[in-house]
Amino acid sequence: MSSLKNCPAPAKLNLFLHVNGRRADGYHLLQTVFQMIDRCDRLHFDLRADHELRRVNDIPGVPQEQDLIIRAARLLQAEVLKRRGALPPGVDIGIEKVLPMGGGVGGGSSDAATTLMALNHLWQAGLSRQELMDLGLPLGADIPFFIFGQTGFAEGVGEALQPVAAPACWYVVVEPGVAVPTAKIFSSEYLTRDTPLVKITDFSSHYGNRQDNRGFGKNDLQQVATRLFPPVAKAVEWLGAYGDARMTGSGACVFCAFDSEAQADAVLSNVPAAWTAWKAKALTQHPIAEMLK
Ligand SMILES: C[C@@](CO)(OP(=O)(O)O)[C@H](O)COP(=O)(O)OP(=O)(O)OC[C@H]1O[C@@H](n2ccc(N)nc2=O)[C@H](O)[C@@H]1O
Ligand SMILES: Nc1ncnc2c1ncn2[C@@H]1O[C@H](COP(=O)(O)OP(=O)(O)O)[C@@H](O)[C@H]1O
Repeated sequence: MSSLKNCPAPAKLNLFLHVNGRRADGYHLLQTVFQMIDRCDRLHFDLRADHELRRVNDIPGVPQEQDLIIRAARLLQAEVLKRRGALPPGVDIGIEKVLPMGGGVGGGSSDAATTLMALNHLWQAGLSRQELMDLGLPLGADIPFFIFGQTGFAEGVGEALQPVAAPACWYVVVEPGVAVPTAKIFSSEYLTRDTPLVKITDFSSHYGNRQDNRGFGKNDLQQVATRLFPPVAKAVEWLGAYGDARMTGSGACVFCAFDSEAQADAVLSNVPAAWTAWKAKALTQHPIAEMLK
């Protein structure tokens, strides 16, 4: 096999996100549930005759050397060199960017995770799922989750993952039109860092008995983001008229769950023209799994 086309890199939503403390190195300890949804970037991989790793199209504002796709590919290339004593073939990587950058839907991390899984397959590198998760973690805390590949309850900085059940629903996601820098939210004096730890069973039993769209827990980063970025507050207020609207990750995107696609469509038809908004279905498995069997 010399190429893999149309590899999906799905978005994630943080159904809740609690900040429970801070590590000695300044990183924050979290509890969150990661949910994949069927809105995706698309990546294309073509093996080359040499050993170069190239991104074959531009992403505005992201130079090739900083792109998480290229950085992930380099990490795996170095690992293969270490294990085999020889470099794997180079790769041309094409990316169709759909997911908003700095939106809290994990686009960059998901692109990196898809790159690690696709190249592990193309290069027949033989790394286990856990080895790929460990390799990706230093590049971004959301990367292990995408490789984990199913709805996950995460602890630590996001690397300690357990599978959980979550509702099969539709989400409406509003992009408030601002990019929120994650570091700015975590370093804010307004951030609370002392939410008590919850048990995984609290979350599972909540959704097992779900009667409506009201979610479990809260997003502790939301109070900071809405204070610093008023468009995020506006989106929470607007979508909140239809259910339990909340921000994902460090923002800026705001989402709300609906039981049916028709309900999501009805809400979308009312979205103010100035905003970008879309619907997406909850996924139980990473969509690349089928391609790599
Ligand atoms: C908040 C979450 C929730 O899923 O996702 P996003 O909203 O970015 O998608 C993640 O924890 C984002 O983790 P990650 O992707 O590694 O964050 P980065 O952008 O690399 O972090 C930028 C900076 O934020 C701070 N940071 C990040 C994560 C964390 N658990 N504690 C922190 O204090 C650190 O100062 C770090 O240098
Ligand atoms: N392939 C990539 N796609 C998107 N962003 C990338 C990529 N590689 C590096 N980045 C950088 O990572 C930052 C955060 O991107 P992203 O993961 O999309 O947002 P978030 O972490 O808020 O979900 C971007 O602003 C960009 O500078």
